[in-house]
Amino acid sequence: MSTVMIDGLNKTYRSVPALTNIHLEMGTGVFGLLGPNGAGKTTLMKILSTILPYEEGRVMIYGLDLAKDGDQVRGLLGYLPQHFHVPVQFTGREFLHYVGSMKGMTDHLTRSSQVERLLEEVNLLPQADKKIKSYSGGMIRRLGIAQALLGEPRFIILDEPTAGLDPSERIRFRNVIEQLGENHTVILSTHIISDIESSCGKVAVLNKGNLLYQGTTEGLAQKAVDGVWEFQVPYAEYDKFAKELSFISSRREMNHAVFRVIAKEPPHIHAKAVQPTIEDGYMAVINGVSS
Ligand SMILES: Nc1ncnc2c1ncn2[C@@H]1O[C@H](COP(=O)(O)OP(=O)(O)OP(=O)(O)O)[C@@H](O)[C@H]1O
Repeated sequence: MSTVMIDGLNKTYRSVPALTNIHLEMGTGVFGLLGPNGAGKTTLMKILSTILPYEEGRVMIYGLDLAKDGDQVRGLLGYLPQHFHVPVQFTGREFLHYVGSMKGMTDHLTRSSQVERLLEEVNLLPQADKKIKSYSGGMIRRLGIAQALLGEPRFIILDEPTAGLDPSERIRFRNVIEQLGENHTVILSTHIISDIESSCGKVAVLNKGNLLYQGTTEGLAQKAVDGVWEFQVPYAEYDKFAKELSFISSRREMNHAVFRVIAKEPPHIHAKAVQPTIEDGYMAVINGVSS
């Protein structure tokens, strides 16, 4: 069942298009939003979180019309913005109480029980009474999730939640997001394809304000099914090939460079066809060479 429906959405900044005729449907679970810089991801998330107006289109969130029922929609929302600023003199616990009060949770007992549960869920209980200025980037992001979840929202918007996290923080964070997806609608924008791979059932790809793909992660990988190839050359020849080729990735293996290329025909005499990944599908869609 769809919980969020976007129909013919258009947004411009001083007549420059940022989103063009977007049609999207989401349901319970984690929905990934992928796209290069300037694709329109943050613009879409700001619109969904009611902080940015739009010119055209219809957006329905849990049966409420965003254009008419903004106040009610806000009551369903939890939002972690891309740039999450926190008052660093607060402790984590104080900050969550402050946000809870701002969200209208005036009853201290109810607010306290949610704050304590969320601190535990995002694994911040041991540091809850430490000042935020002593927190790592990952801890601040986890606090960001906790503040987004205060008030038990049904629709959670996370703008690049794993940006700047180290690998162990990222894994911990993914676990929190996966659990949320069991009974919430979560939309998550990222540049990091492995976040999508592990957390998201469905995904959309935006580029220059246009929606290029929406569907399953497996379906995205299949967009590169026409040809993903790998071949190796002596490492000394890396620069020559790197200049000539349009490749998805390259890696060093001993004295060789291994190139990964999307092409209909084998790009090199020793090229071997390989199984497409989500990243291959994403690159094929963005570069307009998808099948
Ligand atoms: N306040 C603004 N005024 C004018 N143009 C804007 C504004 N905010 C965004 N834009 C433009 O709208 C387009 C979409 O930007 P947006 O920030 O939504 O992209 P994004 O996919 O979130 O990018 P990133 O991954 O870099 O955060 C870009 O061309 C951007 O320059």
